[in-house]
Amino acid sequence: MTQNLTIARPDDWHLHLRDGAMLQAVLPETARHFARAIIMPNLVPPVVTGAQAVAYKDRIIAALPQGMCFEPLMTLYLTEDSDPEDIATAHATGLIKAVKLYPAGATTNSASGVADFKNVRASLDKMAEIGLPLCVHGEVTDHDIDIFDREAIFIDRVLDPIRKATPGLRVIMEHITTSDGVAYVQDNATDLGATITTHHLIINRNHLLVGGIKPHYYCLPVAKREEHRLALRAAATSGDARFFLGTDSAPHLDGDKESACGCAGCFTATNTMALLAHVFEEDGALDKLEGFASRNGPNFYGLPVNEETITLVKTEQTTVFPDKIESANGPVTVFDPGYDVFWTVAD
Ligand SMILES: NC(=O)N[C@@H](CC(=O)O)C(=O)O
Ligand SMILES: [Zn+2]
Ligand SMILES: [Zn+2]
Repeated sequence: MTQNLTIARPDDWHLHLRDGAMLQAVLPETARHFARAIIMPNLVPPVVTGAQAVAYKDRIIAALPQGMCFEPLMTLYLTEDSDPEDIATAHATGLIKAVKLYPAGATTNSASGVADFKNVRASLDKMAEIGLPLCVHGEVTDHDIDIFDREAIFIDRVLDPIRKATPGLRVIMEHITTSDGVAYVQDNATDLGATITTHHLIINRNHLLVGGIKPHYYCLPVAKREEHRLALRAAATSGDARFFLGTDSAPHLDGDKESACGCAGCFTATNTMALLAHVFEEDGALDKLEGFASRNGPNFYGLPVNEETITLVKTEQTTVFPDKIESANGPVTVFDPGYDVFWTVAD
């Protein structure tokens, strides 16, 4: 028996497309199912200025295979030297949809991020004034803070003070991984949303560490205890419009992940929608998938919901996803949920 579910075409509100050969390899994986994505600016060097964002957007569009339709929603990387006027201009022309805050040293390519939050005050005030949202990688980087506690402590020590000091600033907590992140969103009625990744709905820290270390399950923020995964599942499937999909699909070459100092990031673009259908069905919430993947994000960002649709199909055959995709520089492993999935996206 097959089962069909047609939903508005989804968008990805947190995506790493990289550049060059990697961009070429991963872009079709997203464009196949998603209409738009918020493009993370953590290239080396980062996308800091409006001019850099224009150039990066052009490279993305040039890499799109013929016949595919996809709109990159650009972001700027916030640094202590960011120019509030440049940010405002890039917003006014419609080029950028958000600015991204990386605490310095928190994650992949975050060296140019913010160390002293006083030095981004003018940019944050400008963003609140013009209604430009801030996307946040929410982890503190203090050596004495355990990596599993870094999100919860960031909320208290950094995020809440920033929000109180910047009334009207719209904030998206990216890739939340804890019940603390869920609760912070739930307790704050306005101006706050959160993205949740596909992989954090599926794995907890045991998947990463028990029975041998699994480099392809290593990402930041790192997967937490099971109780946190369950809190994320409950939030994603609840229908609460403040929670929406940001896959954080973050490709690295296999050689860079299967390494003595492996890179953080899970590559989920290829199978995200099928995995989400599995997850939402498992939680008896298939009727909430469209909100999570296709409606809540555009509503938060003030953009129209896509008019096109995609159809998810469940069959009795196990869906076979590629283990890896190939880039000109080597393979990239596709996220493996560790169980059989029967959903697929119809062509
Ligand atoms: N999520 C990750 O583990 N990695 C991301 C960076 C990020 O989103 O923090 C990357 O760029 O590889
Ligand atoms: Zn991040
Ligand atoms: Zn990311």
